[in-house]
Amino acid sequence: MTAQPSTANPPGQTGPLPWARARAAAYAAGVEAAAPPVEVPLADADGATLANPLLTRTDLPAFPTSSVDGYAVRGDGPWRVVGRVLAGTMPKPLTEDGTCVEIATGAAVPEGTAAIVRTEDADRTQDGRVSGVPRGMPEWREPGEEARLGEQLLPAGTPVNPAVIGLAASCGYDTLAVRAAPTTAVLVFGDELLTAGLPGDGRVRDSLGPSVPAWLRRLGAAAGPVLGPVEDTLDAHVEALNRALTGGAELICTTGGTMSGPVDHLHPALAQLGARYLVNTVEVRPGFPMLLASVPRPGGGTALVAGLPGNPQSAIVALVSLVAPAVAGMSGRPMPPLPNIRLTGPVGGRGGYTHLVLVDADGVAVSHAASSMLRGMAGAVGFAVIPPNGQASAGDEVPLVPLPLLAGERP
Ligand SMILES: Nc1nc2c(c(=O)[nH]1)N[C@H]1C(S)=C(S)[C@@H](COP(=O)(O)OP(=O)(O)OC[C@H]3O[C@@H](n4cnc5c(N)ncnc54)[C@H](O)[C@@H]3O)O[C@H]1N2
Ligand code: MOO
Repeated sequence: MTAQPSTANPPGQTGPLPWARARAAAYAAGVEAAAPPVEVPLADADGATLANPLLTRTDLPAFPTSSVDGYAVRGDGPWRVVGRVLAGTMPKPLTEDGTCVEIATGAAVPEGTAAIVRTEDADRTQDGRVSGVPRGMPEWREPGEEARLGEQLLPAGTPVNPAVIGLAASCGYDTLAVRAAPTTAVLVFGDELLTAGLPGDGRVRDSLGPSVPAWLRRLGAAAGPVLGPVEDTLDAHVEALNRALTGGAELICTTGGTMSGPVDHLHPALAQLGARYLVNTVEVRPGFPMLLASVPRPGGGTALVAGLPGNPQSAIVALVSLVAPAVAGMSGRPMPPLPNIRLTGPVGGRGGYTHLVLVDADGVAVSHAASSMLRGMAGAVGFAVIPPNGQASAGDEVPLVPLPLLAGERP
């Protein structure tokens, strides 16, 4: 293997792209590649992204709604019971002072109601009338109290989660216009890779084939097939990429082969397929040979190809640096934010490169974090960002690129 990756750069890129510009380019490429919105039933929208702002279609609640079980009363008590109103029906107005209707939680409050006396605050007089004192606070929800007709509850680009689905249902939506999770495929390159058993005799276990789809799902993509290990020949690389392209993947992640060693065939394969580079090497350590390209699909259209370097930690650096913004763009979501983390120990820089350093929840750089290792990552929450020609001391707040972990998974 030689040190020089391909020199086929995007227009205007003469050397590795600064890390922040590479993220922005990946996001822009995702936005450009985004598929049109689709209309799906509410329950199928989980994990997709709102294509339009979520607007209320009526006042919420849509009618004055009792928040207690009790008696809706008019005038002074004791009150003669003239009926009952249950949730799901429309009541007649209360027209006469000294009358009431029994009312259930969730029922529409009759016009003419002055107050609601809770069941537990009500008594019956001997002649069957209701007496009691209403509490000071209103015992029903006014129309529009939660939201007014036409109000924007959520902007376009909001990830659809169970809370959003429930909210949309409460507003009366049957379907939602969403951008679906982008479809993906993973191609694993490397003849040295084993898919089962113990590493040894010059061979290592493929640690990316089983893990990258799970990271992709957590980034909001739909994980597709894993192809490989693909034989270390140019023909096999081209064939595998073609298989993923014809299989319909919108985003293809490859692992390994990003340099230009004797069996690193990614760049020649991309050239053969007529790829257009969007990012080709990044001023970041680890992971600098990462790339993103747009590749024509046989039969029309294009797919994005993200080249993740073979060193396992470098592959994940590329995933959070290029794939996360690309998936966000393809989904119509905003650029993934970088929250700050306060470091509790010093972290060195990497010369003119941005240094992405695995840190734990306490802001401590984890050990066993060489680019070939995954041990440190298993105890980390993300990568602290140390800018080019910088370093950080204990107490400094720096941006964090979070690992896309689900609730409860943060070590
Ligand atoms: N002379 C130089 N050599 C290298 C340089 C350099 O600057 N000069 N850069 C290094 C950097 S940085 C990286 S990152 C790697 C990237 O190389 P490739 O993307 O071409 O990856 P490979 O050569 O295929 O593999 C590198 C390394 O990773 C292991 N690997 C690959 N795939 C997997 C996998 N799926 N699971 C586990 N391990 C994997 C592979 O066995 C190699 O050890 O290049 C450096 N070289
Ligand atoms: O900088 Mo490479 O990406 O080993 O690790």
